[in-house]
Amino acid sequence: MNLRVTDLACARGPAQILAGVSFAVAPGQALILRGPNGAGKTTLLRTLAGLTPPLAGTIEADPDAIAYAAHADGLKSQLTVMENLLFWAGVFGTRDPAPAIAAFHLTPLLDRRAGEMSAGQKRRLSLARLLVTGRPVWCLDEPTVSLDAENVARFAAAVTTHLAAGGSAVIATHIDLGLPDATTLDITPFVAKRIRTDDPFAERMG
Ligand SMILES: Nc1ncnc2c1ncn2[C@@H]1O[C@H](COP(=O)(O)OP(=O)(O)OP(=O)(O)O)[C@@H](O)[C@H]1O
Repeated sequence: MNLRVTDLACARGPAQILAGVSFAVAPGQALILRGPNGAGKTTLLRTLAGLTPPLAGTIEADPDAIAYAAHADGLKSQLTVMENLLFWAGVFGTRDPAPAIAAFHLTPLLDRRAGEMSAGQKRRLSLARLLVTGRPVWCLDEPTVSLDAENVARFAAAVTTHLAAGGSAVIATHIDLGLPDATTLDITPFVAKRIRTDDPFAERMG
């Protein structure tokens, strides 16, 4: 297994959001997270990425196995596309950025500052970072936002290549990515019942 989650409880701010989440993701497997707005997909991914400690339960993965791509692109806006890629290559261990550049068709943009790109171009660079990390478990939060159809297809191809190499992915998405062998986890049954009533973000799930 690349990732095993057992009886996980997750919080966001003062509120418990999820309880009793269990799943495993094997090498070569993609797990699609489903659930309505506010159910807790981002909260679960943030917990998997180590940004928020679990309230209970366990997350088993090799150290430094997880690469997280959040809603925000996380780019260095003053650096060019190439400089961003080389920065990440340095941080994560000097992976050749060429496959990432090819996968997301970034060659025409290599000298462009990240801060001067369109939303979809920024998203392509943000997703290219995943390849540069060399990490086996991709945790992705709405990765296709801002992408046109051609680049959604490029993203799906990059995930397929990653899976074929023994990687895995946990992806929160509202669209069909066309990954035929992906399994789906609807997190709605795991929404915690005891959401704080004074939490202004809380939206009861029925
Ligand atoms: N910073 C925060 N502090 C407290 N609660 C928050 C915070 N951000 C989000 N929440 C709440 O946590 C719950 C889960 O939100 P989360 O973003 O994980 O849902 P989601 O399934 O990813 O939704 P979406 O499909 O809209 O992206 C929601 O009730 C939301 O209002």
